[in-house]
Amino acid sequence: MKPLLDVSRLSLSAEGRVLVSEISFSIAQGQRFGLIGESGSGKSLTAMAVTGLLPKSIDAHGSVRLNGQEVVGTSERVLNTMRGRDVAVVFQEPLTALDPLMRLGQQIAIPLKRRLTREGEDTGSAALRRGVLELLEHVSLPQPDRILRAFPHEISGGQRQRVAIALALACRPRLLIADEPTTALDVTTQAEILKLLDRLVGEFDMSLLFISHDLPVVASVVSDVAVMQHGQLVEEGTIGDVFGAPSHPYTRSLVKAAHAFDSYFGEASS
Ligand SMILES: Nc1ncnc2c1ncn2[C@@H]1O[C@H](COP(=O)(O)OP(=O)(O)OP(=O)(O)O)[C@@H](O)[C@H]1O
Repeated sequence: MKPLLDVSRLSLSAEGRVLVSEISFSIAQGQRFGLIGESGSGKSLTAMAVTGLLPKSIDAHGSVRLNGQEVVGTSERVLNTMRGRDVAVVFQEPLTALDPLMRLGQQIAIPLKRRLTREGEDTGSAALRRGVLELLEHVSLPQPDRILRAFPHEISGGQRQRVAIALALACRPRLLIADEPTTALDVTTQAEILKLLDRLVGEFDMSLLFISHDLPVVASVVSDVAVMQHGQLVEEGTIGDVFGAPSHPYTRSLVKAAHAFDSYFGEASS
């Protein structure tokens, strides 16, 4: 079976500076794949290349095929039909995805209406309201009636990330990209959002590209992982293989740091 996402020898550069160098990986339908690496290693640029959202200043070479369609060099018109249907993104900072001046219910209704139109379903105001409330329930937001009418600044950071996830889900994408979705949140909220993503990816039968610099976080959600350093993909495999027997020095240092953290807290709590 063809993979849902096939990234092949993708290179990204700006003003002659290579930022991502000939990386290749693929994600099958339903697979959960993690991209891990230090800050500046090229993870977010890779995600942008997958969605066709690269800034104009970045040159892309190689191939990104999403659901059989080439993304690199493709027109904005084609990319627009793919966004939402094939791929949606949850960003680190939920406010990037939210309009500060629009009620949350109205914001979620926009991608929902687009999908219902695509699927030939009812897009009347009662159907939209029902659909928005359902999405808010899917992401386990309390008092969905209140959230519907609230503005982004009237709810907490964790709740905003749940709304951003509802926005992505409204599109029913085949591939969900989560780019450091918990980094801006406190530890307890982080764990809740990870659990939520884990549940929803299964429930909606999506593939997941999960981006993080945090090894334990990645290991808790995905089955396979690729490690990036300085724009290159240095190691790839199942979570068990890569973190159980890391072969690249950078991966070894990540695993060592995670173990040191564990044993510090193990000793501190004993
Ligand atoms: N628009 C741009 N123009 C030029 N260089 C850029 C641009 N966007 C990012 N870069 C550079 O590309 C490199 C990779 O950036 P990227 O944001 O993909 O890293 P990252 O691994 O996602 O890091 P972080 O975890 O901090 O988000 C960095 O050196 C960054 O400074």
